[in-house]
Amino acid sequence: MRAASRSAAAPSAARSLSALAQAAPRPSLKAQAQAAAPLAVQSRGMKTLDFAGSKEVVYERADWPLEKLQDYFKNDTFALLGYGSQGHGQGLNLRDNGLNVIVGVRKDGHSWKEAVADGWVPGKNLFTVEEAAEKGTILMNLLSDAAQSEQWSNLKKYCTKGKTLYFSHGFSVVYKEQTGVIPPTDIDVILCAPKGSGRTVRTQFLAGTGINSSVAVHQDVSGKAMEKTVAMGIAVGSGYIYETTFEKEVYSDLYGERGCLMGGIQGMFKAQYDVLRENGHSPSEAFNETCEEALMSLYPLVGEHGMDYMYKACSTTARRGALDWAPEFEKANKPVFERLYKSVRDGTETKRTLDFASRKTYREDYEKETDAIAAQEMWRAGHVVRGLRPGRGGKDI
Ligand SMILES: NC(=O)C1=CN([C@@H]2O[C@H](COP(=O)(O)OP(=O)(O)OC[C@H]3O[C@@H](n4cnc5c(N)ncnc54)[C@H](OP(=O)(O)O)[C@@H]3O)[C@@H](O)[C@H]2O)C=CC1
Ligand SMILES: CC[C@](O)(C(C)=O)C(=O)O
Ligand SMILES: [Mg+2]
Ligand SMILES: [Mg+2]
Repeated sequence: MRAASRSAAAPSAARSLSALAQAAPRPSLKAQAQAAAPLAVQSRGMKTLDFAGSKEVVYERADWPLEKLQDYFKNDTFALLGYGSQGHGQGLNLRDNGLNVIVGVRKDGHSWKEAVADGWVPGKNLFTVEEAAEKGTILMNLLSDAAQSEQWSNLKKYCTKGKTLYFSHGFSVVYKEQTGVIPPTDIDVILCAPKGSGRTVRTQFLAGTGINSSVAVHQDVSGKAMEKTVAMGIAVGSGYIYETTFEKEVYSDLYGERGCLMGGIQGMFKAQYDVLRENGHSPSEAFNETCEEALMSLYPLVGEHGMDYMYKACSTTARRGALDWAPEFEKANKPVFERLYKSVRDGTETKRTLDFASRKTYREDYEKETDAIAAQEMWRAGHVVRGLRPGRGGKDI
């Protein structure tokens, strides 16, 4: 029954990478030359692709049709420990894929209520963290990174021979001096890290597309750990998967989210908006010229076709200025990125995360700071602008 809902929601006929590459219009000569180069060599479901001169292995969903996934995991129980953004996305996708999945969270906490709202049933497929860890054969550690450390002394006794320990971040294992998470040596320890929010892990699965994820193996006791990791990556909703290591994943992830993905973008938007306001521009003009046009018009073009395409879709005037100023921004930002990478590598960012997110009041404390962003004039103006988008009837959603 669950399997049927998956086939309706997310057809397994995923577009292949090469089909995707051909589908995207690439007008430049450079792009045409790249498209003409041999793209892929396929062997046993894995491909070696040329990423701008570096050869890398990728895995695709097309190689793991639903029936094969269901057969592969027919004797497994996925114990999803934690029900935050990733627990929600990965858990519902596993469930819709017809796999045997249970959720483990703190009884009557925030996540427990969310899980009940998503249709998990107490006593049937919703348990406490310990109960789920005991029942599961594949323990998916999707607690917050701080809670993974705090809960490790309770959880490690359930990591028994024959089970698999799964993470979506290299954090706990790589920063073991700080987290104390040292898995027993007789189990497979694997990672699949979706490169996007758990919310889009879910929405892209429902749309029939799929998020990109990275995979890595920390311990291969079964001799099949990489195959299992790739299968899990597809089962949780990935469209394509690339290989990494626990170390590389956590360093790049902590760096990226503090940089261009989240911290950097807020800082850059805010600086541009503030200068416009200091020079007498209205909030709506400052917001439109900083955020709305970026997010609704230009960045989607970059996402679909690349930066050069977006440049070519803008005026010759804009192109001249952007080409001239991009190196200035690069120069100004590079030292900040260097400092950030160092702070990730030396464990400073890990310490800060563990200290903050292990507070009993972590939810309210984060809420205060994100509410303060929402209260900035820029985002209050954004709230009004979003309500003006056609079809929203004057309301932000
Ligand atoms: N968010 C994302 O999209 C991505 C996350 N990841 C990784 O996935 C993992 C999960 O992240 P995410 O889904 O964001 O979840 P969060 O970091 O938001 O963690 C939330 C979960 O941890 C539980 N939790 C927090 N503190 C405790 C505690 N002291 N004891 C027991 N449970 C606790 C919460 O339960 P309660 O409600 O009861 O507090 C909740 O279920 C992390 O390793 C993260 O780095 C990877 C890729 C993207
Ligand atoms: C960018 C933030 C992220 O790394 C993610 C959604 O990939 C996270 O930790 O949530
Ligand atoms: Mg992250
Ligand atoms: Mg990430």
